[in-house]
Amino acid sequence: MSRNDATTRIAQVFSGTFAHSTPNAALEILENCMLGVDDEGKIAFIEKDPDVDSLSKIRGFDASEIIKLDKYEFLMPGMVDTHIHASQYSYTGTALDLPLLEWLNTYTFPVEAQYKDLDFANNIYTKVVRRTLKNGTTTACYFATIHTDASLLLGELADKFGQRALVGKVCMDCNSAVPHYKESPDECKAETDRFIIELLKKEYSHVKPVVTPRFAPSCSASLLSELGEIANNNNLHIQSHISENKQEVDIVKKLFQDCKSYTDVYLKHNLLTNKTVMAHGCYLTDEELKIFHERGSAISHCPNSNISICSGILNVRNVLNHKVKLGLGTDVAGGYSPSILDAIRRALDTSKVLTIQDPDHQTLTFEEAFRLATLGGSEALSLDDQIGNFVVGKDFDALRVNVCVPGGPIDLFPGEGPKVILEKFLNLGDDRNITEVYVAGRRVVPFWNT
Ligand SMILES: Nc1nc2[nH]cnc2c(=O)[nH]1
Ligand SMILES: [Zn+2]
Repeated sequence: MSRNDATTRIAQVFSGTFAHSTPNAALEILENCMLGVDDEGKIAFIEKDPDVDSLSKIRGFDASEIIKLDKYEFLMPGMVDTHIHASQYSYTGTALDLPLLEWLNTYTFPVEAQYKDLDFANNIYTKVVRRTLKNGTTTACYFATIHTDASLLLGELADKFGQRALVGKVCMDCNSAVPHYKESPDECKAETDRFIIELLKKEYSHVKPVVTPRFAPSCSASLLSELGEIANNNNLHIQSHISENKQEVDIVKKLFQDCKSYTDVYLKHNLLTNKTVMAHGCYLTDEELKIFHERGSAISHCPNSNISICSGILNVRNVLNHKVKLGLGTDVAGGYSPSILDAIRRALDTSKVLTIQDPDHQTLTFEEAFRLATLGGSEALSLDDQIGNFVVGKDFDALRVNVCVPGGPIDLFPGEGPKVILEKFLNLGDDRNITEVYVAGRRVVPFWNT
């Protein structure tokens, strides 16, 4: 496999074991493999059992510069967090004692209101970008707050630290519980336009805007329509929440009586496109899942959050059977962990709970959870033409994993091969095992300035 483009120079070559997913295989392990990255950060070739001398001549690289992974190391694709509230990072790991709507009114809205203050925003946004990168999130789909300048700052920080990101200025014109945290419909439209124009003007290579109605209960019908129009006119991504909690679903039924379902609310306002990702979806009916499939819209499964604030249990198997695009999300701070490794574990736990309730339920495998965290996430964000797995021509977004770091959380025993090593990393590993992180060929972890 190689990129047939003689003009690009090979910038880096790795040799060793690579683990990734394909549409046909949840897990493919490539041993004794060599992967070349060109000077544009794209995967230039992947060769199994290569003849190093001839490959280095053909591809024009120096064999002495090959980065050789050792026996307990492997490369895997960078992980994709399809739903994370950067603005809620300060209270991650706390405030998990209330259900969604009270949780929003008591903890979330008062904190988010503070992002008018750019120094406050800078501190937290710097920390969340660094923390997630260190934990292997090469792509994050962020909710910020209603504040345009702080949301632009989040984009600037993602670019500075080299994280691939979709950044959403939150839109909401209804908030009776915390009335100072909302915008008028006109202000919201004008500020959304300004946010999109300003962010696109920066021409960041890997940071783009995403149109972000908070969720149906926070938005008037006319605002939802405006946002649908903005997204469609500019071919932008869209993100929101759907059917996370039963009380929320009941409220939406009352607020939007002319709509057949929660899904129909977004459909009617042109917010379900093939660049839409909706968080949660715990209470979506099969009929609604069919609409997601037809529209090419995606769901972000946020199992830590769903359990932590007692929202519900998403039946991932049913979503996959409906061929709806699906990725994993941390949903910080409804979810208490900023790590997608945690999301993998919670997704497996959630699936096992469903199996306990119904032994005929087909439990998610660790390989499938691995795919959701990587290729699935890239599909959910409609970025699978650029990232998600090791395919020639895609950007090199990757993690270098070492399961035997000194003082690390994993013990290995004789005879354990690459599949067991990956499984141990997914279940037991943490950021100590993620020794390097690459986004579009650039090494972004370890950080250059620490
Ligand atoms: N988990 C979660 N659900 C929401 N629904 C609307 N806003 C939010 C939020 O901030 N977090
Ligand atoms: Zn959320």
